[in-house]
Amino acid sequence: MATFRHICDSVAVITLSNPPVNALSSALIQALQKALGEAIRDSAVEAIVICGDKGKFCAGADIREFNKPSQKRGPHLLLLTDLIESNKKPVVAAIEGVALGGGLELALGCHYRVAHVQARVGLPEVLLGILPAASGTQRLPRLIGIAAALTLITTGKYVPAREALKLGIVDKVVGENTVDEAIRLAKKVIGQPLGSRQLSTLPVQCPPNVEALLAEAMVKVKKQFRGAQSPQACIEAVRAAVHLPYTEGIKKEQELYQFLNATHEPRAQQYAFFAEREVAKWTLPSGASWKTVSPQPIHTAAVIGLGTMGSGIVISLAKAQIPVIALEKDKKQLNIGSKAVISLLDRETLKMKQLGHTEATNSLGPVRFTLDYGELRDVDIVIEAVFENMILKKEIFRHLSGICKPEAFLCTNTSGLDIDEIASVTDRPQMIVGTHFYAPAHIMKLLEVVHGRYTSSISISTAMQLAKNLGKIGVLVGNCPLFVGNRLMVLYLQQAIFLVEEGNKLEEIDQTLENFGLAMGPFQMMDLAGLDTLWGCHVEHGLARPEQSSGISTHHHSSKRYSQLLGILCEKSRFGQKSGQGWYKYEKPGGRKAMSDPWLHNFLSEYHGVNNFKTQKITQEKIIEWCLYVIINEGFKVLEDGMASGPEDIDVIYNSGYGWPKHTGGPMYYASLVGLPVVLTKLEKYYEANPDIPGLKPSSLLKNLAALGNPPLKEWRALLGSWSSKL
Ligand SMILES: CCC/C=C/C(=O)SCCNC(=O)CCNC(=O)[C@H](O)C(C)(C)COP(=O)([O-])OP(=O)([O-])OC[C@H]1O[C@@H](n2cnc3c(N)ncnc32)[C@H](O)[C@@H]1OP(=O)([O-])[O-]
Repeated sequence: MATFRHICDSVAVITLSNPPVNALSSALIQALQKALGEAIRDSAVEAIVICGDKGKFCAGADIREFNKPSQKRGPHLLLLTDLIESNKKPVVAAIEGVALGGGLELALGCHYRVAHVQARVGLPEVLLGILPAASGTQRLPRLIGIAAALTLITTGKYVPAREALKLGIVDKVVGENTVDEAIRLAKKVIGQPLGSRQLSTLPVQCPPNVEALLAEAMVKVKKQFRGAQSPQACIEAVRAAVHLPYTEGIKKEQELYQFLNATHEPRAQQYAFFAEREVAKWTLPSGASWKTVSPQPIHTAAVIGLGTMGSGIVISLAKAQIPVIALEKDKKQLNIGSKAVISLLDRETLKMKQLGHTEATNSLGPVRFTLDYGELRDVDIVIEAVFENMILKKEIFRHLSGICKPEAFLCTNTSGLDIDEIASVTDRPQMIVGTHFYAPAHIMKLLEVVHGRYTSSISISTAMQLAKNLGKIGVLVGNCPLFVGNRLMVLYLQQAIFLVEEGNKLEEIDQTLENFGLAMGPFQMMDLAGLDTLWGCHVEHGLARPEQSSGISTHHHSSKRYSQLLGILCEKSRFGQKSGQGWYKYEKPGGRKAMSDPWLHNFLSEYHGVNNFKTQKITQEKIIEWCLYVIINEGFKVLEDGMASGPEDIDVIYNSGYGWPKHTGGPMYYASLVGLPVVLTKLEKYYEANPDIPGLKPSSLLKNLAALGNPPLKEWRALLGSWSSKL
């Protein structure tokens, strides 16, 4: 790793070099400081350009060093930005690839910024549980104003170069030769006064309603990042820029940074960041991995079924510029499905145009609609996304076997059906993969890649690569009923329903779990997913019984507790959002705004009386434990069964697919934060009181780990050698 400098006429070019993303490690900051000092002292140098090696300016501070004590982290980037800004020679940042976090702060210290058209800039620190603590919260508002700076700093959003130019973050956008252009600009401005280019000296342009703006931002982040402290600290730091001179603002920025660093949030978020990258590097127990098994190229795809899931998958593929053939079973369905797809495609095109892609229409892969299976003959991959019905799926796969070329991969978008049973009717069981997308499939990041008994490592490699190409996070899971995400989720939802049966208010349960940080409480989530879908799933997987007589709950079977409530609500045509009523009522079928429903409350109190449920009103703390500890416990059971490679996989699934708050790291990381012995003791207590709920029975893996104290999550695998992935 080095920072080297060479002189091009009177301009010194300093190149940041720390592969793969030129992150600002202590060593790099030190080297940069040294090179800058030399350039400033060298009388032959009249201007300086800072750029990044291999087409990447800089992805910010080196996150791997965050766990080092701060005194061991070397010189602070903040001092460096001040050094750059205050020196008399103009400094130009040549931004290629990314300028993120500390990388953008470094560029903001420079007097001018030139960006490549494909570069992206942003301050994503908030997503790592911290704030831009190298002057970003003070310099950016001075450059682009309070409103725009607040948006960038509190969302962590990456802004494409053209938008950055409009906002005033960069001075120029070029199509090629960014460094040459930066050198040209540097030469041009030699000798010109730098006062107006030194951001720390500029006043913050405040709109008259600045306090209202800050208050509005606070309300927004409290809702969007429930329970997380860093977004609120970001707003406080920007408030300091409004009211205090630069140096005082910097003091406040540092104070808030120290405060956040003393919480668990940065560690949890940084764990989540690396976990996402780790799970993408899958490895099978056979030794096969992303390093040894090359994925097959996917040039063309087909999607069968154009319902909500299928349409979203088509859009995902089109966005990745993969030509798609979209197939439906009859004219009527094709007509409905194609309209849905075309309207989504139009929306995506518009979004891309707004982001500055001028040729947006050409940047989506073509979609062709058909009723003819024969057209699927030559595609590289088929993703079936029909109704969740084994008989239907098997029929389709049998048919595909006879039509598709032998090298074609056949995937099923099921949320929990047996992949092996589907594979058994085909001529190529080794090429059958489960690809469990999450709705809406063109937006949600998660893709569970399900490894069946016969699935080959090439098929896995191809599916994991496809996830990457679609901009998704692929997580490899085993072929167990409901796979991993839903296996944990159904137990959690069931726990929430039990609480309602015991006289607790569903609105309170939702609110408590949302305050914990979940994107949506369990009852709102059920309404969104559809109560009929969930009811079918509960019956199919033994969590409820198909028969019910209105109002009378058969709430035990084989000494296991069940709830028939979902089925009873479905009998009353309360299917959730889609029918305009479920656990809540909505303004119309398909409405989104959940409102408390007096009818449901009356019904529940009658139901409670008729069924003689014991009343157990519980505290918010217990709601959290009761509902979330079953997720954790089942997570340990998944690991025990070898259905996920490690706890990180479960956390990534929950963070990216189920709205789990990243500032707690994910359910398994959260368990280690609470302490495994504490989680175990609580589960034991709840199970003793409720032996009819198997989800509360502590897993032996949890017991074994808790017996060792509370070992850090990254040591779990090594400590329990016998537990191994069966993927
Ligand atoms: C002083 C306080 C103020 C400043 C605070 C900050 O700056 S906070 C920082 C604010 N900055 C951010 O939050 C930026 C976070 N990074 C990103 O958003 C993306 O990584 C990307 C857009 C830079 C590249 O996306 P992509 O899909 O092309 O690739 P990819 O994502 O797979 O990453 C490739 C490899 O690079 C690694 N790595 C990446 N960044 C860092 C880092 N900063 N550090 C260390 N490592 C980093 C990553 O782990 C992976 O390593 P592996 O697994 O190969 O060993």
